[in-house]
Amino acid sequence: MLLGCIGDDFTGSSDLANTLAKGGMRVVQYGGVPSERAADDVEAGVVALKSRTAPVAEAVAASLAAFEWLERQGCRQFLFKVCSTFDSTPEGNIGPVLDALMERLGADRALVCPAFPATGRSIYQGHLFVADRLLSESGMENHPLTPMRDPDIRRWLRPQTRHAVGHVAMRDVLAGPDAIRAGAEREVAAGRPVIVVDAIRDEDLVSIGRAAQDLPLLCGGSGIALGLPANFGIAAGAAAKGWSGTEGPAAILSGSCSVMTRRQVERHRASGAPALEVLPADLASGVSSAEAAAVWVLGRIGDAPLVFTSADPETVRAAQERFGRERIAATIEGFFSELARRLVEGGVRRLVSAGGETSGAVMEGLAIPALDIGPEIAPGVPAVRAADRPLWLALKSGNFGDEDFFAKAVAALGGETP
Ligand SMILES: Nc1ncnc2c1ncn2[C@@H]1O[C@H](COP(=O)(O)OP(=O)(O)OP(=O)(O)O)[C@@H](O)[C@H]1O
Ligand SMILES: O=C(O)[C@@H](O)C(=O)CO
Repeated sequence: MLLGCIGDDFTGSSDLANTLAKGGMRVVQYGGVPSERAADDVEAGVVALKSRTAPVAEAVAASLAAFEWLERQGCRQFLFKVCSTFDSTPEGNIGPVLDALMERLGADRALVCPAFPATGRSIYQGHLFVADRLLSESGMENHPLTPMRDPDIRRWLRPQTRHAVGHVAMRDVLAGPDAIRAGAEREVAAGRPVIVVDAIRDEDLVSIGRAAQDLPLLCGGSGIALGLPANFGIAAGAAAKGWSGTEGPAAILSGSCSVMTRRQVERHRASGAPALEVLPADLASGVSSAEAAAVWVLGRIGDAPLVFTSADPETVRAAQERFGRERIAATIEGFFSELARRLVEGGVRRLVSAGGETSGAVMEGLAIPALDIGPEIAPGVPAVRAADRPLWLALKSGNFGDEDFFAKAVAALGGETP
């Protein structure tokens, strides 16, 4: 294995795996830290964790365990995959995990760049934009678990890390890999080893990747991986062979409350497909349950039924005030986890899941050890296939895909070319 990746959630991990596979690498996404060795032909391993919103100490411990396994597989370069909207809180978990990885590697620097231009995420002068809005005005300020209220990534990172935060600005990035390397050197010399790097185009990310050829540690969205396969002498298009879909029963689960997911839910309902809204209060009181929702889905299985808790910010806030943020998240994720298990036991073969935490709950519920990576359905979302059973999945990050993503994903898992 050449490149070792640690993903802080499951959809983000498949986003990264997609980029590396498109870059020609043979990639496997692991559901948590594997207990066995990787197959010899794997070039990039992505260990997917559910650590983005875990307590700091748990996130650090899980990330170090992933790191140690990847190091044992022979990796010498490591990528910590975080969200392209830098989802985190003043406590973590990006900074604490980076600190721990730097210490374990003895790394004197880490480049940090969440930019993902294909989905509108760019960084300019240290500020993160989603399309033409600052991060803090993009809808992410209302995120249920990690509300992002400051678009300055340097300032956001500062309280999370025990290192000083540096910056390589666009002027150096435009000047190419040598200037990026020199900019990073300057920041390290000035005592600022956690270095945010600007990027607004794919070309910028490729330059950052080239500049990072000899660095042990990178941190970012999937964009930061764009230039990495070439560093290992791997050319785009070499991998992703032998993919086929299934026409088996399909279902869609959505716990994401992101702006785009809510539009996708609306579109799917408007198309006439069956849709079941599950209210957190009903889960808490026992009026709704995974068992009942599974019966509902399996009774409509030919029509790609959708089960969702996705709700607008006001509704989410009210539910959190009533039940508590952690408790409600745990209730909803427990629901999706059990529902996924029941659906697959009931014969579902194509499963689309919207939301990182939701997808993590689904994957943990199914205990899938590894995923093979198939074709891209939308930027950042590949079709994937469970390595150990006949099950095809799409794990969609909250804001990814266009409005008819659900129908597209079901078709793509059915083998249609996306
Ligand atoms: N109706 C609701 N009321 C309160 N909280 C909810 C509701 N529906 C979902 N949630 C919570 O919102 C969170 C959504 O997170 P999730 O990561 O699944 O989606 P996302 O943040 O949009 O996706 P991503 O992380 O990929 O951007 C979950 O923790 C879920 O429990
Ligand atoms: O980087 C992104 O935006 C996604 O891969 C993700 O991690 C969202 O959960």
